Amino acid sequence: MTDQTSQGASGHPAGRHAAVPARQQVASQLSASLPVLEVEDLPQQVGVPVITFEHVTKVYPAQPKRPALDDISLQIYAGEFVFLVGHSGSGKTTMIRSLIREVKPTSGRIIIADEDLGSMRNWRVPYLRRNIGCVFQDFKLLPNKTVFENVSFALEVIGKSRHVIRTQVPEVLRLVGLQDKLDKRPDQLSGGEQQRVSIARAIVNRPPLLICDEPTGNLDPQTSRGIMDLLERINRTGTTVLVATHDREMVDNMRRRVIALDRGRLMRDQDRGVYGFNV
Ligand SMILES: Nc1ncnc2c1ncn2[C@@H]1O[C@H](COP(=O)(O)OP(=O)(O)OP(=O)(O)O)[C@@H](O)[C@H]1O
Repeated sequence: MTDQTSQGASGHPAGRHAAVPARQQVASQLSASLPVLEVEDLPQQVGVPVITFEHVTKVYPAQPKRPALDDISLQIYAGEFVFLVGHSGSGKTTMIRSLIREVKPTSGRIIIADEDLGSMRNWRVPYLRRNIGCVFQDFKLLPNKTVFENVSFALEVIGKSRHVIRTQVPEVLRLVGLQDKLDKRPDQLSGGEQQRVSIARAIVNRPPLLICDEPTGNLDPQTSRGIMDLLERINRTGTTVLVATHDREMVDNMRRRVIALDRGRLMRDQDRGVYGFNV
């Protein structure tokens, strides 16, 4: 059941303008170079949503009596930073995979920027995925390629010219603070550095939407804060960011919109929300 008790008529919680607790500042020259929009408040939830779920249910054949997603309806607008939280098995990864059409809903509709994924022709799916940057817990880097090659590969496979690659790859690696590691292979990098490579790869084509599944799951708390700081700064450039996470401290500190799932159901949707589960 969606928690409507804290929501105003606009769908915002009563505490929308509550003071935001001071966040621990993390030295982060890497993201300081990103252009930052002057956004004083949460993005306006107006215009065409970037993501719309309309009564989405997903039942995997292996678990016919237990929907992974159960009648989910929600909208995410351009420029929002949204946390997706919930216990293990609550449906977060299924929701994220359904956004790139790796998973098709059993019923209901998913619309990305005006396009219904249900009626999208298969040949259009790669174009959908070009517009959605993806970051995963396990980085998914190519082990035998250098940092530069891991990022440039993402542009090569979509046919970008060598000129574009030579311009955009160093720029994005500077953005994530890895300009001195271009020639390193993943096994020569720390976990946090590897995750920054995967973020660079996800945003090098400047997608309007960035989705991250447990991006800090393998990282220590301080490195995690650096990664979240980077994601927040990417968000301030106008990119919509959706982060599935178990990281309670991060969610509680950042006070962004929180969508909470429980056994596939939408339990809570709250601006400036908290993690909110007891375990
Ligand atoms: N390919 C699959 N086939 C069958 N059942 C699946 C499949 N993928 C997920 N499930 C089931 O769907 C439910 C939701 O799983 P999902 O991975 O989306 O949850 P999650 O919230 O991402 O969990 P975690 O936090 O552990 O990653 C679980 O009951 C899971 O066992």
